[in-house]
Amino acid sequence: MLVYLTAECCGYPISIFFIVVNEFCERFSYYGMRAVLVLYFRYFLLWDDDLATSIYHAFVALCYLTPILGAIIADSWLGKFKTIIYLSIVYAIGQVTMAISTIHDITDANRDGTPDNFTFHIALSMLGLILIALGTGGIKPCVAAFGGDQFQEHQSRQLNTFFSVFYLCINAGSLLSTLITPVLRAQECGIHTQQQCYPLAFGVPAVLMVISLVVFIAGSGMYVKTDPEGNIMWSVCKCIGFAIKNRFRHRSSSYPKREHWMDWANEKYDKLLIAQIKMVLKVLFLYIPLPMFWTLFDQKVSICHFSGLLGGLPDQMQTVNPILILTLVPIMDRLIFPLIQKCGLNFSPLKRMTVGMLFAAMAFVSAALVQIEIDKTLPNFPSSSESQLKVVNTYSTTLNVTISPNEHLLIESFGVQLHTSKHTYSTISCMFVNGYTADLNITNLDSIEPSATTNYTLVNQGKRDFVLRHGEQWCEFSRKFGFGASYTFLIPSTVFSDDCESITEVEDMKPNSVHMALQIPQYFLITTGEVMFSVTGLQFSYSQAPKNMKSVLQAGWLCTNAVGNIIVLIVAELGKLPKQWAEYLLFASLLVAVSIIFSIMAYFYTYIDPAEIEAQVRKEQGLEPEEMEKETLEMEEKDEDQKNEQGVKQTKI
Ligand SMILES: N[C@@H](Cc1ccc(O)cc1)C(=O)NCC(=O)O
Repeated sequence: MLVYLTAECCGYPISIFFIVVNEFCERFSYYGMRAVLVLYFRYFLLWDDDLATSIYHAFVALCYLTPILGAIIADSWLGKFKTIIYLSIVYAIGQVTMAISTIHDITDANRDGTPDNFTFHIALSMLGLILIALGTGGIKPCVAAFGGDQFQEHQSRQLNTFFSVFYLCINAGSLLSTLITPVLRAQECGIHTQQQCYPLAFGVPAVLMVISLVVFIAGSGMYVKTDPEGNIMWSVCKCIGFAIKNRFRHRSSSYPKREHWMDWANEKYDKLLIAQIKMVLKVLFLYIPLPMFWTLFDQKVSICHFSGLLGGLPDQMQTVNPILILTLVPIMDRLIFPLIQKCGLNFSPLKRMTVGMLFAAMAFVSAALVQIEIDKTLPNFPSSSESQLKVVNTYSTTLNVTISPNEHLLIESFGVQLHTSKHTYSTISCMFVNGYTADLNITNLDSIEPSATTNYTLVNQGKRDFVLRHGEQWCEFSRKFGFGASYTFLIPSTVFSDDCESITEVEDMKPNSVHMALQIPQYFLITTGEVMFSVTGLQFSYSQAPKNMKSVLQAGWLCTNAVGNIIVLIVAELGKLPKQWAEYLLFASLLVAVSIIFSIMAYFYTYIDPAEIEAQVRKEQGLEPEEMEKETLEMEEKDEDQKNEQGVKQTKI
């Protein structure tokens, strides 16, 4: 048996350092670019909101579909090392193309600060995005699997830690870039005119991608590299196709049953290949319910935007997830999991993933509870069979208003009555009602004619000052506004004589009384779920894959995320439940149901050591002792060459 003793530090292969730094830079590049992408679409290309978000989602979906391509290239053709290098070059070219597409001066011939040829910028940025999607998705299943390949059998503990550190690096990169790139965009730059600095915001991620590639190449001499054993994916497809055909050819009950349907390929295909396909299919079958987790996870971002709870903070909320990951991964790894183990409980990977799903479901229950609280603070909106009428009394005494045939309102002088009735007509509410005898000018608003109203105007939360003017006369007043509130100001004819004192304020909608801290439990729950589910899934996909299909199984794992994203898009198209909290509860219940199904499937799953099974099949095939000896000698020679090439120490035990 051959064992590599690669250069080590604290029990870890040194080559790992290059891989995690590479991942950090790559994720910085990816998330940094993503953080300013929609802003670029909206304010540089001047696309509307719908187009900008559609193209953004299409890009993200493409990034999750390309891992299949990368895995096939790596496992069937180039090997992981070369695939990572070539696709990283494609990725870096994509990032540079994207950065160039954001330089407005390239087509700004009239120097007015806006590009003259939008087609050029759109074409270049779309080309950049396609290259980025190909690169980021393509290398994704290879980098994690290549990292795993650096460890030897006796380093299983370090291998698990590696996947946690790998996840930490992903989130450290995403955290820093999400903080930095929007700040870079806010700078001003340009050759002819100074504009928002998109070239810098996209240029820095491009530089980080180049650094990522350089770091990966720098570690070249230290990696354990395994070459693909021929076009494995093609062999897998042919073998599965033959098994299905053969099974149908022998469907009569006179043929004895075989233990597994893949055994119908025994006549033509190598037992080892069949055993490897069985291992992969078993895991892929287990993955069928998993997209539901990602469906909830990917909606999490919209939870924090609900009902204007956060006002203008969604951008900052993007950093909450990576911050929590950076805190929770070490706590789980160093404290919670060892503690559970000490209690004598077997918290196996599939159990962890099930618990992770339950945490995500709890996050949605928590979101539903908060939503119910928010709903209590909202006014009663008219239903589809009702309309709302607002009557403002600017007359000097109380008025009796009758709405035919028999509905009555009593409105005090300078009072407002909001009235909901079936099948009446609706009126538009207002922000300022001018009861003064002449036109009025109010700061930041158009002038209002007598007895006219303004539209609702959005103002920032906090204390705001208003100045009212008519010719030489003026007065000012201040009011404090709460998030989500809505007010109407009634201006009487005496407004200037009493220095704005007589302005009446009517609260149409109460400010949000639900504190935004109530969102913290949701974020905490969903991120705890992510740590248990996603980090474990990454490790599990590597450990249960046969040696020659590690990238393929990583791609299968990433595919669960892609399907989850697609479900989110379908759900968004299909429409929503009338009550938001009911929708959250529906998703939570679906995930609980899915996690129950998954736990049953997991119960019947037997953990395997792929290397052991492969050795056993070889033995059964009679490769031992002579042929295995021969294979071992061949491997020895190959490894000796590698050792000379890379300075890797090699020992035979
Ligand atoms: N936790 C995610 C990254 C992330 C960052 C910021 C957000 O608002 C949401 C998610 C993660 O680790 N994803 C895995 C990956 O490979 O990117």
